[in-house]
Amino acid sequence: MFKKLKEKLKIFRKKVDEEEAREEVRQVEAREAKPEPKVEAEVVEEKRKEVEKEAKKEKVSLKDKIKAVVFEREVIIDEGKLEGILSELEMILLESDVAFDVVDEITQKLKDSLVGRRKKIGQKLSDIVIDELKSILKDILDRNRFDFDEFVRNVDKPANILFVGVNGTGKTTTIAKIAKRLTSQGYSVVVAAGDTFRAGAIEQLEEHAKNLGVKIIKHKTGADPAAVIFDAIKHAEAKGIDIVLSDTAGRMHTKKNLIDQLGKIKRVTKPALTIFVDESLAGNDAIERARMFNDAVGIDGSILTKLDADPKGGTAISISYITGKPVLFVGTGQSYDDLEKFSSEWLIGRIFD
Ligand SMILES: Nc1nc2c(ncn2[C@@H]2O[C@H](COP(=O)(O)OP(=O)(O)OP(=O)(O)O)[C@@H](O)[C@H]2O)c(=O)[nH]1
Repeated sequence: MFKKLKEKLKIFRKKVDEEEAREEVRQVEAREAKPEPKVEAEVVEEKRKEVEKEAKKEKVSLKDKIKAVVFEREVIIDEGKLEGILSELEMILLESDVAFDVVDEITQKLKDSLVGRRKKIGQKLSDIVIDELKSILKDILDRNRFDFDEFVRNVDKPANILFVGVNGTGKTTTIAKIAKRLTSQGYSVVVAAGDTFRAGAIEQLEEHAKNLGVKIIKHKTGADPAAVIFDAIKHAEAKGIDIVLSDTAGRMHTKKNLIDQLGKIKRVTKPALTIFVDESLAGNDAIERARMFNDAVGIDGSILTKLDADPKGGTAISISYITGKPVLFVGTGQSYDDLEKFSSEWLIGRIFD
């Protein structure tokens, strides 16, 4: 998870530190060779004299003493110095599947906040850049903060949660993971086999339902998915079940008739929450699909699967930015417990630990 992105950020830090160390040595050497111009360094000049006096007394190298003087001063971070650093960071983020618009906002914000900032000599520029990057990421991710547990607690029951997305991204497995999570929190759950299109989809959900001990409502392959989900809601109402988790057939976002069918499912079954599921690995394709599903049918949030198999991880940063809707969970493996609640703290903790 995030392996490549983490490595790249580590190398980035190291490079910034090394360049900074070289720059400081250059400055010290330049100062030794040519004393500070008086106009710029009245205070430094005073200190230098003190230092020279002391150095003579203590036989400490003049170079070290002057270094100490230099270290007590601050430098202003200028645009020139930042330019190379920011373009390197930009590349790292783009290569890690962070969408262009997000990278653009991050680098612009870094520039706005860092250019002109004073830093003590000796304080690492890489620390300053990374701390600021964390705070910008947090700000971006928190724009669409959403607490799924709180939602479930407060929603009118039974609540229908509809899962949509393209084929094979892990939608059905994710429904099973959510069912496990909800039942272990004490909620009652029924699953609706709304993927009536793919051969084997009903059996797949049935298998999960059996493993988890939850009821499944199903019709035959080829049946109207809206009718299946409608029946599941009726069943939940009759039996006092809290949550209906509704599967739908995976469909390409470009297939208008299938997307229109989702519109019908939504109209008939009035989900309290429509969740778009896609795989983190799909990178910018997943972002584009999320945007199109959101435009066409309206989503309330996303779940990203297979983060365990994605060394880049930028999709998790971009998807809520692009859709304006939160990421609720991420899938981190194939077993029922491999589901983690998403938050800015979770993501930042994973990338920068
Ligand atoms: N490594 C990993 N694999 C996952 C994760 N979530 C799902 N999978 C696997 O992805 C594959 C596809 O999952 P499904 O749940 O069948 O996908 P689907 O989206 O329902 O497929 P359609 O019915 O075609 O839409 C399965 O082998 C799952 O075990 C995850 O978080 N990590």
